[in-house]
Amino acid sequence: MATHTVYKEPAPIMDRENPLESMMSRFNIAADILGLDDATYNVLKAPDKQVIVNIPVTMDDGNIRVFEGYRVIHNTILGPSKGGIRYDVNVHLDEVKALAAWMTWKCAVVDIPYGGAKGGIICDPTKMSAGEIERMTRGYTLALKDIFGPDRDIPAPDMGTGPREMAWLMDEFSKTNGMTSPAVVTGKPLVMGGSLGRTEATGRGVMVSALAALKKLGLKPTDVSAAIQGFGNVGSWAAILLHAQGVKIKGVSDISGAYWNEAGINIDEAVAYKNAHNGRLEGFEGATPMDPNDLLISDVDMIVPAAVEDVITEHNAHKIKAKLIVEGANGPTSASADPIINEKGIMVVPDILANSGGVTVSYFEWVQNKQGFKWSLDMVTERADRIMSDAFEKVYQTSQKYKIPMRIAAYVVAIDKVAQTYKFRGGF
Ligand SMILES: NC(=O)C1=CN([C@@H]2O[C@H](COP(=O)(O)OP(=O)(O)OC[C@H]3O[C@@H](n4cnc5c(N)ncnc54)[C@H](O)[C@@H]3O)[C@@H](O)[C@H]2O)C=CC1
Ligand SMILES: O=C(O)CCC(=O)C(=O)O
Repeated sequence: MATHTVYKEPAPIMDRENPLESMMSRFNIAADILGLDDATYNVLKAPDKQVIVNIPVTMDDGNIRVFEGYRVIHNTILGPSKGGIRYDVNVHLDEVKALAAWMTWKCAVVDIPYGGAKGGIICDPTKMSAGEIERMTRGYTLALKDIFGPDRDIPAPDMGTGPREMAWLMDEFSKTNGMTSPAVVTGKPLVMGGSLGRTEATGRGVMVSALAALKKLGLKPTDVSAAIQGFGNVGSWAAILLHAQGVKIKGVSDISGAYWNEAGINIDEAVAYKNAHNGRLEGFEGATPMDPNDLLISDVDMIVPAAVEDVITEHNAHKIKAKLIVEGANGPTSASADPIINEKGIMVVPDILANSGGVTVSYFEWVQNKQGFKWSLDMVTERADRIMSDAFEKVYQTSQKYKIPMRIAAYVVAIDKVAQTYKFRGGF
């Protein structure tokens, strides 16, 4: 019989800028601009619900490891809560709270009928077998079976998760409830109710909003160079689609390092290399390794942070040379960098707008599951692009009206919609 050592992953210490504080400081500015009443402010400043779960998992060596997982429901006034699940060693409750609130604002910006939520498990999926990840995902789903539901809370992929994990989640939830429930989760494999276009949706939204911003700046995509941080789902699809529009991608990075080619990186080759090398760019010969700290301050017209939070801070913002920042990641810019970026006149397409293409197509997937009818890729793409373009224009016009940066304008649009809904629904 195996000796069972019960090992619990230590909760990480927040030794970086706190994304929750960054979210709150922007929320406060937007709330002041709108003259938000105290009751609505107090309801929105904290999550509706925070659940912490312990997930015991039998590891391949027979030992039992206990993982800590979270699901935070920020707000559901606009509809069932929606938001991804992150598997990462740096998952932190404050981070999940910030990510959940960003989901509320994001869904409101693109005007889809969802509230905001986010989940995460402190773990390193790169050091776990598929079997261990499956048992952990099923344990997380069971622990949250009363939270999740097609009309309650609908998870999706985020960093470290993808269609595979969503399939396990759907299966576990369905078995537990004695009925097949595809609409309980989005980002599923195509064969089991996933939507055409969901895989590339976030990167595509980044491309659509980048093109809209370049137009406002009077720049043609074919005259523009870019650097992209993160080469996972969002970063690699943003690279593929921006490259296809004629943007010269000079720099890309992932957890293994950063890579530069002054003449422009062949993105198809980089993606093929990554796919053949366990999702990493390490060893890619189509570009030269560079210091990852230099990527976002390199000499390009546009930067696309598409990895983690707080990579643009008061320490590097003054060195940014780009005219445009399009935020593929959630929370890549800490609040301390905002005044510096604004002072430099850099245009920012903020996360809650730029990366909202993902949740938009997740919404389409949920609608298709509920309809029991599959949409064509053209239908998905055309509708998602229109939603992204309309949301961009609304945020842009709001920024012009109040003479505020696009980031605060996006919060104003979102909080206004949520606050108006509270006024109609009442209840407090
Ligand atoms: N997947 C989705 O549909 C959506 C994702 N997002 C956000 O986009 C960001 C990226 O998510 P995904 O692409 O889904 O994750 P992913 O797990 O597919 O890829 C993450 C990428 O970032 C790289 N990375 C991690 N730490 C890094 C660092 N310190 N420096 C440079 N690269 C680093 C990884 O090597 C990998 O290439 C996250 O902030 C996520 O919340 C936002 C909206 C939707
Ligand atoms: O696709 C979704 O439902 C949510 C994706 C997500 O977590 C995000 O937009 O940050």
